[in-house]
Amino acid sequence: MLSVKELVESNSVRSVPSNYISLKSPEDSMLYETENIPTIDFSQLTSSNPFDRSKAIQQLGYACRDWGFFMLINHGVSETLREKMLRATQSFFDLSEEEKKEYAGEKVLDPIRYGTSFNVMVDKALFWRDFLKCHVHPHLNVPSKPTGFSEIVDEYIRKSREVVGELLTGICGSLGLEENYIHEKLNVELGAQMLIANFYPPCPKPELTMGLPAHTDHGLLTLLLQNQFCGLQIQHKGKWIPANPLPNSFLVNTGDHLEILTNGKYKSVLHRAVVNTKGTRISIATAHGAPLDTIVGPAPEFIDCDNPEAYRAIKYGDYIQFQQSHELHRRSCLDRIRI
Ligand SMILES: O=C(O)CCC(=O)C(=O)O
Ligand SMILES: [Fe+2]
Repeated sequence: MLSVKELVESNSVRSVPSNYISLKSPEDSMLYETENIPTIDFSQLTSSNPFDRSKAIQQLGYACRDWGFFMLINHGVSETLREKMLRATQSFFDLSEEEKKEYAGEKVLDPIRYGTSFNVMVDKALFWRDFLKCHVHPHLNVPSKPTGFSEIVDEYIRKSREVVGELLTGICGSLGLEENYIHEKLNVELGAQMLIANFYPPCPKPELTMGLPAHTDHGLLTLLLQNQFCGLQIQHKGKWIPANPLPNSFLVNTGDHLEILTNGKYKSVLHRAVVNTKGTRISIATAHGAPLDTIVGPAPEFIDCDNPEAYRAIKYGDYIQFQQSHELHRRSCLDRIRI
């Protein structure tokens, strides 16, 4: 299977090949730019001033409950490291196809997997995207090429884990739980962390295809870094909104397992990635969750007569396996475990 990068480079494509065409309905193509995604100031969330901290926790609760997405500023991950990570990702995709194919895993849960589209075994139309997925925690699995790649990834994923650790603490506060409740209940210290590097080459007719179709993310939280090209759109109150993050910020979204754990109080929100004519868009997501063998279900704190258990408990690894083996088709994989 040709990668999109190869397709674009080999044949100076002037149109979108028919197997990449996925047409959107008119409602699906409408974009609403009026509403702003909430911003969370990480330095206030971790402040020693109780007033600042409690205000930031409140804002975080609002962002998770009403949006499922927020921009994170003043997070302490240096611009140098973020730039290094983006450049290293570009260098990985710049390897020859032969070198990259060494990492073309066969199974969806392989520790390292390079590929194209979403899952070519099930995709009805192909997506304008190449990807590299690595299970980076509790064991670091990263391609040994290009030189220096694994060291940069290691530094980046450690930093992102620190940020997510603090966010989960704040989220517990916003839910009225002990601040280490999620860490302990889901053994987050030994939890699964996945790195998903998305590579979307320029496309001659972006409206005819998709980078990544609408989906929700597995796990508790996803942290997203991107290069200068925007392309993420999120669904809010039934409308698609472009997510154009502030300079130097991360986009963060709540994942399916936070929705399951909170019995639906915090929602995992549909989002998708579109492509553009101007240049290659790179986005790097790190997904943070429980260890893969943990069974995650709604926590008793969120279940009562008015809020009966809304999801079946499922092993995190089985959930990912299920999500990655099926077509992404506008619905959240959560629908499959809703009671
Ligand atoms: O490229 C993007 O902005 C979105 C990527 C994404 O949603 C994912 O990797 O799960
Ligand atoms: Fe996603």
